[in-house]
Amino acid sequence: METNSTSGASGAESIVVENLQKRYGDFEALRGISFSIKPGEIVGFLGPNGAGKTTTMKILTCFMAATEGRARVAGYDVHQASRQVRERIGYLPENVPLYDEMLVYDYLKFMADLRGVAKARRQERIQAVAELTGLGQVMGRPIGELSRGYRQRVGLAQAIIHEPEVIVLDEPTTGLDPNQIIEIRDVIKTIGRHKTIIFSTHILQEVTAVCDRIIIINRGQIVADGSLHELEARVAQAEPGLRVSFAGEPTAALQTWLAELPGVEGVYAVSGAPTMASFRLKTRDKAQTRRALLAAEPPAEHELLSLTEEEPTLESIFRLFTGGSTEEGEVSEAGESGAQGASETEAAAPSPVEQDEEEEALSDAASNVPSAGEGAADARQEEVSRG
Ligand SMILES: Nc1ncnc2c1ncn2[C@@H]1O[C@H](COP(=O)(O)OP(=O)(O)OP(=O)(O)O)[C@@H](O)[C@H]1O
Repeated sequence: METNSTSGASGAESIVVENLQKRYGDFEALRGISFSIKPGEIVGFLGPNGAGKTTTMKILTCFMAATEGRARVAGYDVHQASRQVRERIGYLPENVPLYDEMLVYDYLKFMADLRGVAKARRQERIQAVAELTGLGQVMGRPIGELSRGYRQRVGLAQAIIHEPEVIVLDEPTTGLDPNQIIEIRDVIKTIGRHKTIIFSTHILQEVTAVCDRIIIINRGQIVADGSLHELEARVAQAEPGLRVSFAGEPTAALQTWLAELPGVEGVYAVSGAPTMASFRLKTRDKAQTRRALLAAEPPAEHELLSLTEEEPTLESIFRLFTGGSTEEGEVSEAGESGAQGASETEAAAPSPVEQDEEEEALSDAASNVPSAGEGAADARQEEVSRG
């Protein structure tokens, strides 16, 4: 039975999820999630491995039933009106099943048929999606001969062949090289001009490159929902920080001196030039710590070179909303290797001096993948002179 006969195009929400729960045996993969997405929004569904992203997407696309709760797509209940939902939704699964021996053109024709595109419109639709996804050159090639980037374009093309209002993409850039990632992001942005898109990722940078909004899921629960700007503001409030650099090699004396400044709650060594000692300071009160830093005399030979106010990074956003428990490689700035490029050196530091590996991994990884969002990690330079 249909709960609402209107489609998302009329201005209603494109996706409405209410208290959705999913249990696999005794395991609760989704623990009552709720959110809604408006027509035309591009939403990044962000979370670490096992958070529940694929489970949510499978329920939205009628591949799996929820244990409790409701979901509506384009006004139709996924459980009660699955045919109507499937007609209005396009899905790119994490591992899209493609037939290697089929020509790209034949595959798209086959998928158009499967999705109920009227015979008279098939040719026009194949041409339109080929153009949109940049497949023109490879329409006569067997899918098995295509690069991973082109295979993903084929996956996107099949997801939109029937002109769905809502598009669900499960980790669409996983396994692609940096150039392919940028190309696929561009295709997603182009498609998103006229469609509602929800796509999952554990690549933090993806969300700034493509999304209007971010929903963060962790252990089956929604832990944050807002624009990047809103989430950054919340992090800035929760994790105020400064970055300082001094002349000379980092020493225990310098770190102890920093740790004892008013307001300071943590000192994190950050690698830099060999003749420079750089630290991130976690502070209860940025203004108080900054004043103290400028007024006090650092240990001998450690002239203060710069004092920088830290902007929240995507990593810090994720850390805040998922309880700080990112595992190595689990959530990365620029792909699977993102958490492995830490460049700071282990400092022999007195408590509470700590390392901030994620921070450095982020800037390393970010330099590999040019994209929007790099500015999020940039700090506002406030050069200070101690002359
Ligand atoms: N068929 C299943 N049977 C039992 N447990 C499952 C099944 N499918 C998923 N799970 C578990 O449910 C949780 C959520 O899985 P899901 O695939 O939705 O997470 P995800 O956020 O998409 O992760 P990833 O980023 O690794 O794809 C995980 O702990 C997973 O092991």
